[in-house]
Amino acid sequence: MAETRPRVWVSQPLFADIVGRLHEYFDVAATEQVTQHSPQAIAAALREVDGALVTLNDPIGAAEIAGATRLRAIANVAVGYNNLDVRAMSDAGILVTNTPDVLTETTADFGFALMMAAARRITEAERWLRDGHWRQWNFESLLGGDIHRATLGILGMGRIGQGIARRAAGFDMRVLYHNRNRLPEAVERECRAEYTDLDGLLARADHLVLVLPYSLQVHHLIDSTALAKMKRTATLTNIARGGLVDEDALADALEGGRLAAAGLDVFEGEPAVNPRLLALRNVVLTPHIASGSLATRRAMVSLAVGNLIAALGHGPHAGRPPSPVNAAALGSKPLPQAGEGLG
Ligand SMILES: NC(=O)C1=CN([C@@H]2O[C@H](COP(=O)(O)OP(=O)(O)OC[C@H]3O[C@@H](n4cnc5c(N)ncnc54)[C@H](OP(=O)(O)O)[C@@H]3O)[C@@H](O)[C@H]2O)C=CC1
Ligand SMILES: O=C(O)C(=O)[C@@H](O)[C@H](O)[C@H](O)CO
Repeated sequence: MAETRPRVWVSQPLFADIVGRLHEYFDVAATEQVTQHSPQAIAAALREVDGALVTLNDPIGAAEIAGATRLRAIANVAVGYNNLDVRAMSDAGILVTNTPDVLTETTADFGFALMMAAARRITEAERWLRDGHWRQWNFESLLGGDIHRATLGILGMGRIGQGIARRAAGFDMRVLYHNRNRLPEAVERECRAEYTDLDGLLARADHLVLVLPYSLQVHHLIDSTALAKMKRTATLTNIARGGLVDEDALADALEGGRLAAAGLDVFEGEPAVNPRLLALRNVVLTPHIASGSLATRRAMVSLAVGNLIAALGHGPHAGRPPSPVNAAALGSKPLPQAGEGLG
């Protein structure tokens, strides 16, 4: 009897030449247009497959996997995985993978650029010029805050946060950071970074950058109370997740002159953007593109495809996907070799 091949679902169009590697091992159901799948559509797709390649646009929780009896692996094409209920997946014996490291430097580049754009009012100045206001040069117009020798505050000093800190050395910045756990001294030295508690970070930063993972525990971590602790001349840059910031409180602070400027790549209800932020001059808004260089997005998809192949027991890393998220939770359940199931 012919052996049936495992089936996988690819939730969004993702570099067909890279995703094409899946065909060697699996029957592939690939989504051809960018799609906001309904929860019912996600559940229906997952019911039919052994593995899935998904993105941040695909929220998957206990309800979506409830009927997915053959599902063994979900490869997220992102380092952040707050779109997935990892505990529910672990309980169901489903391996989750993500795409760390390959996007670190590109995302750090962008975080630094967004911080600079906010502080130096670059997009506001461009709009002003394009709108025909540059009739006479005004010595006092569009003045911003300095980056060089300013104090950079990094909330979430992991892979990307450390990348931003390394860039700050070139601008002779003082770097403060806060994590739940202090970093080893050698890493602090390499990043020329000083540990502080959260209140100290808020109070002392001239430019605060958020690069920590989102979870319910840090929902609206940056609220009106936190913003009130910041300098009036400070900027806030968020390249992590929108839910970390209370956007109405941020709009209040920016409108009221209690914060100089903000740079936002992520939004709580994205792709919808709070209309109060859209109306403000002193905020730079970008559509979640911090990892978006061509080379890095291709590397993310390649890593995710490799993860999925390995998680389903094939390829050179069979049973050992390069970047598992919940391998420890699945500890007692060995990953399959080709032709086996996980459970
Ligand atoms: N805009 C975009 O396109 C992109 C956004 N991202 C976002 O950036 C995030 C970070 O990525 P990456 O640097 O690779 O992740 P890492 O896991 O390497 O770093 C996260 C850091 O955040 C710290 N952290 C976690 N929770 C808290 C907390 N409650 N308070 C303070 N610090 C905390 C961690 O330290 P500790 O555990 O000690 O607290 C760790 O140092 C991703 O989760 C993703 O959401 C990533 C790539 C692109
Ligand atoms: O990796 C992350 O956590 C990101 O937020 C980004 O790299 C997105 O994945 C990217 O925008 C594609 O969804």
